[in-house]
Order: sequence, then structure tokens, then C-alpha cells
Amino acid sequence: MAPSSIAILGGGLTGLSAAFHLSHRFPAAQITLLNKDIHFGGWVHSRRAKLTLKDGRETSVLLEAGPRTLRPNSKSVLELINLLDLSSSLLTVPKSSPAARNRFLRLPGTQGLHRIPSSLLSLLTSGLSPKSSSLHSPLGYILLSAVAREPFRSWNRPPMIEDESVDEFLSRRFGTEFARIFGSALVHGIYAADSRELSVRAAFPSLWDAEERGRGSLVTGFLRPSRVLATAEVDDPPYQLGDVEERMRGVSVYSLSQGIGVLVDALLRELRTRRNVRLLGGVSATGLRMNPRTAQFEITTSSCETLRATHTVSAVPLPSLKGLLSPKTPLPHLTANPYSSVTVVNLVFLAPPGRVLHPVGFGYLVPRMSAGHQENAILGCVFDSSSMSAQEAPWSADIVKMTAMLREPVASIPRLVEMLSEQLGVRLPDPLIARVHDNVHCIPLLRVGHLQRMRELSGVLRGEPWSGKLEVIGAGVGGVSVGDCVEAGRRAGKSWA
Ligand SMILES: C=Cc1c2[nH]c(c1C)Cc1[nH]c(c(CCC(=O)O)c1C)Cc1[nH]c(c(C)c1CCC(=O)O)Cc1[nH]c(c(C)c1C=C)C2
Repeated sequence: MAPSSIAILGGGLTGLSAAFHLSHRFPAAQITLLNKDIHFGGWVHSRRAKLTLKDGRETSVLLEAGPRTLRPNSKSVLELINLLDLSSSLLTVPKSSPAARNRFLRLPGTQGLHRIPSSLLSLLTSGLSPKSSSLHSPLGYILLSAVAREPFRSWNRPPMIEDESVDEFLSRRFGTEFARIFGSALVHGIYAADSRELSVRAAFPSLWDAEERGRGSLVTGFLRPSRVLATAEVDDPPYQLGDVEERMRGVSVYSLSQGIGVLVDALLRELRTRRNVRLLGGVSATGLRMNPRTAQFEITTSSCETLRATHTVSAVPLPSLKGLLSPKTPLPHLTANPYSSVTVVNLVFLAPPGRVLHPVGFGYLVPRMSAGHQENAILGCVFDSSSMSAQEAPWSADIVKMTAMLREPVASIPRLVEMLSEQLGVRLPDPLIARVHDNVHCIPLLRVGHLQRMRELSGVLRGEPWSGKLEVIGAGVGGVSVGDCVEAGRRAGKSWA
């Protein structure tokens, strides 16, 4: 039966996207969204900070504490940009630009940053040239020798395994040094977590599939076309993309002129105009049960109300959902994944005349240290002004903005600047602005076996007492990217028609 009332728990991008799509799909249903904070949008946090330049001119810089760039492969986000009329504030970074192509690694014990070859082809072709620096750089050598040997390694996936860690997977195919350096850095740059714990099937399903396509060899698998052409399900409504998809041709990443927060603001503005939507900020759910007599959900709230709904979408972190349930009706696996905490530090510098503070590029990552060495507090650093300088006024050209990502709270700003200077191989001046955001438990680490556990959770939700009327979605279920979250919201309640 179609829902007559829907409760949505959580007002991050997943919950807001669910409200946007469900209110359209079920215009007769009353939708109530509860968000524990007054601020909606979850980890999205875009703010401008004022600044006075040396010549006395006032300006401002955009500082992002959460996601800062989006990738064009998520059609559900492009659809929102089109439907919410945000395309005029799009800022795009072409795939061909140095800001997209140059990603660096910081290898302890070596000088400065090392550029990661942007494609296997460029690595192989540059490796063929006698003048090439790739082979002589520590990264180029590790990468080229691991990739060249991989097709000759036999099929070595242990029999019967359904999943393994990213580190185990890459070690099997490319060797332990490659896995430690590249695998750990990649996982630091997306999950701020340990690649020895992250599920390869949940985080990088294309790697697992390529190994199968290549009958054991990942390199061969990537050279063979994939048989699965589309992931969208047949009965999904087509994405309404307008001309936004066209504008994304050749784009690596994009943002909006006033930051990702604009997407949240536009969603909130639109939802406030919809008569069947009620947004409750600063109100959290304190309990959730299905009343078997009325077949309705009863949700107690921090404002001492009881909200009744025929259907519910939970878009809060899985451990938070666990805390709402009665021990009589538990759900499995809600605490199987730990959450990483990331300290994000926005730094703004005034570049001294003639001094370059960092190479042009996306940023750099720091891999896991080899055994016996202490891990660096810095996971990586984003060079915001390389890719998103258009977020600032044109007369702010000598302003350099970067964002350091740390695995632990920062000891002091001078100490952080010293550490960054050492990694960059450049003496950074004192920052004009330093904003610290301790994002506690912000990214779920999808542990090995995640997909199987989520299948079991779905099975339980289809059975009694939930009968498919409670949907559990969000970063801890379907993936951590903005695209994954918005897509999960778009698909919520698909079986309720
Ligand atoms: C150094 C730490 C981090 C950097 N970004 C994040 C952390 C923890 C968070 C993050 N980055 C990505 C995602 C996925 C979500 C999305 O909406 O796209 C998250 C949660 C994207 C990403 N970042 C890097 C890669 C390879 C990806 C996957 C997609 C893509 O290719 O863009 C690498 C990377 N992250 C950071 C840096 C400095 C860096 C590379 C040099 C910062």
C-alpha cells in the first residue's frame, strides 16, 4: 500500500535527497524529516571568511569543512543541479588541466612531493623514453615494475573467498610495497582509514570485477570491455539532466561558486515550498518502534512528541539507528563498521612575491609508514586554490588556500605549518586564516564482508515486523561519496508504490 505518512530520520544529503524525491513520488503522503542539528546537510559545511589584503582591500575566501568537489559520474547529483537551477554557479575543472592531472604522494625519507602518473599509459610511454624521469623516481619504479609483472602472476585469489581487504587484494596482485604505498594512500584520501580493514568489494567493486574478467589479471581485465554496461535499474525513472550532463563533458571534478553548501541551501529552499514536507531542525529521534496493532511506526523525539508514520527512511549513521531500536526488534550489523574521524584544517596564506607555496595540482596524500615507523598525523592536503580559484575574487590572486586532513586533532597551528612545510619542501609563511574542524566519526569504514552484511540487513527489513516499510540508507550502507548518498535518497521507497 502506498505510504500516507513518511518519517525521514537524518537531514544530511541522503535524508534531504530522500525528502526531495519521495515528496514528488508520493504527493499525498505527509513527510516529516527530523534532523538533530539546526544546521542541515550533515558534513557539508561551506562558509566565507573575511580577509583584508595588504593594500587594504576587503575580500573573502570560501572554506569547506566537508566535501569540496564533486565528480560528474553521479547523475543523481547532476539531476539535482539541473532541477534546483544551480547550473549557472557551476565551476568545473577539466580532466586535461594540471589541477586535475597532478596528484602527488609524499614519501617519507625522500625530498618533496612525487607526482602519481595520471594514467598507466603515460607511465608506460614515459617509461620508454630514455629521458623519462618516471623510472628514476621511486614512485615510477614501484608502479611500473608492479604493473608490468601483474599479468604474469597466476590467478591467486584464495578459493571460496567472497571479499578481502584492499591491502590483501593489491598485495596479491601487485606486491606488498605497491599495496602499502598506493593502496594505503588511496584509502587515506577517501576513507581516512586503514586499507588493511576496508572491503575491496564494497569500496572498489570494479577492481574485483576486473580481476574476474581478466581471469586473475587485473591489468588484462581492465583492457577487456566490461559486459555490465549500466548500473541503473530498469524501472528507475530517467535522470532529468537538462544541459548539465553536456556541460560535464571532459570534466574531472566540479563545485559551485559558493561551495557545496549551495546544494543543501537549494534543497532546503525547495523542500520548504512543498506542502507535504515538514522539516524539523534541532529535533532528533529518541526511539523507533513498529506498533503491530496499528501497523504504524512510532517515533519518539527529543521534543517529547511521538511521531506516527506508515513508512520510515533512516538516513542516520547505523550506530545511531541501533540506539533508537528496542532490544526486542534488533537489526543486524549496525555496529559492524567503525567510523573514521578527520580533523580538517583550512589554511589561507598570502604568497610572498615570487614564491610558489605548492605545485599546481589537486593535492597530495601520505601513505602508511612501513612496519615499525610511527604514522604521520597528516593524511593528505588539498590544494584548493589550484582547482577552485574561481571561488575567490580575481584580485585575491596571491592568496593560497589549502586544506590539511589529519587523523588526529592538531597540536597547534605553527606545528602543523611546520609539518606541511617539511612535506612540501617549502617554507610556508604564517597563515592569514586557520580554521580547525574536528569531524568526529564522519566517514564509515566499510569493513571486509560489508556487502554480505548489508544483504542480511535488507533481508531482515523485508521480514516482520518491518515488512519493507523501514528503509535504512546512507554512507554506512551504500557508499561514502556525495553521489552515493544522493542516489540512495533518490531510490528510497522504490518498493512502496
Ligand atoms: C587526505 C584525506 C582526504 C581527502 N579527501 C577525503 C579525505 C579523507 C575525503 C574524500 N575524498 C573523496 C571522497 C569520495 C567522495 C566523493 O564525493 O567523491 C571522500 C569522502 C574523493 C577522492 N579523493 C581522492 C580520490 C582518488 C578520490 C576518489 C575519486 C576521485 O578520483 O576524485 C584522493 C585525494 N583525497 C584527498 C587528496 C589530497 C587526494 C589526492 C591527492 C583529500
